[in-house]
Amino acid sequence: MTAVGTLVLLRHGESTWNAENLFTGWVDVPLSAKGREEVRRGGELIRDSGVLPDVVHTSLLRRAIDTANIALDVADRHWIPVRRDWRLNERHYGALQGKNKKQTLDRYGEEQFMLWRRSYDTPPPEIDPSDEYSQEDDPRYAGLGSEMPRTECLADVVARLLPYWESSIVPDLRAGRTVLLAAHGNSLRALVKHLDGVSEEDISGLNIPTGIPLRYDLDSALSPTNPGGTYLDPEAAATAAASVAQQGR
Ligand SMILES: O=C(O)[C@@H](CO)OP(=O)(O)O
Repeated sequence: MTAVGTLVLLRHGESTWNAENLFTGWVDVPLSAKGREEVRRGGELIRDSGVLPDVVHTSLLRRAIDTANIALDVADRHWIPVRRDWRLNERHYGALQGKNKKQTLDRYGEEQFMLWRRSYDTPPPEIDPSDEYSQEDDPRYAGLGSEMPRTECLADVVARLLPYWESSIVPDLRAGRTVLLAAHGNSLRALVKHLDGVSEEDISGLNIPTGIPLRYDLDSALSPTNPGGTYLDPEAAATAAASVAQQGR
């Protein structure tokens, strides 16, 4: 079947907390200098591949927003319409937000650490609303009411992301637009699970590198004609995904 829609997934560049090896989740940290450089390169890859976005969707977090702005500026597509939604946010990491990954691994052991980090349905403990890294009183989430998470597992992310996929991104694809989706390691893992029909077991082994565009060509049933997608720089993506898998060690 020929492709009817093109989707470009872009995980934000390295953030300051990625660099410090801290669980981040909904904490709104900026890109590091290295992260800004990564997404400039991501913009060059988009420009040089000729897959030019017509519309961009981002989370409400500055590392994704800045990533989209920088990459689109480099690709000379800074003028396209933008939509933002909390449903594209990183997974809420609960009480682990702000904690060091290595110290967490050392304290709780490999099995518990990986259960929290990569199992499909085991969320970390809930964050206390008075915790310095809670988003409970953040005005950008004021309208969420009972949907405001205090922790999430990947299954929770799939459940809150898919309504936005269906209501906002699919219509853009069906209208023939090339869509750039600038988001996060775990919200993109949730979408890749859906697109490629990855099992709950296998998704734990999938890691998405920062700043490297991942292109999906979708048929009329929105199934990828290139299963697994195509990284615009496959060699760099393989090396970087392996290093994401090693975080905490
Ligand atoms: O800390 C986080 O929010 C995420 C992404 O950086 O980390 P992990 O890859 O461990 O799920």
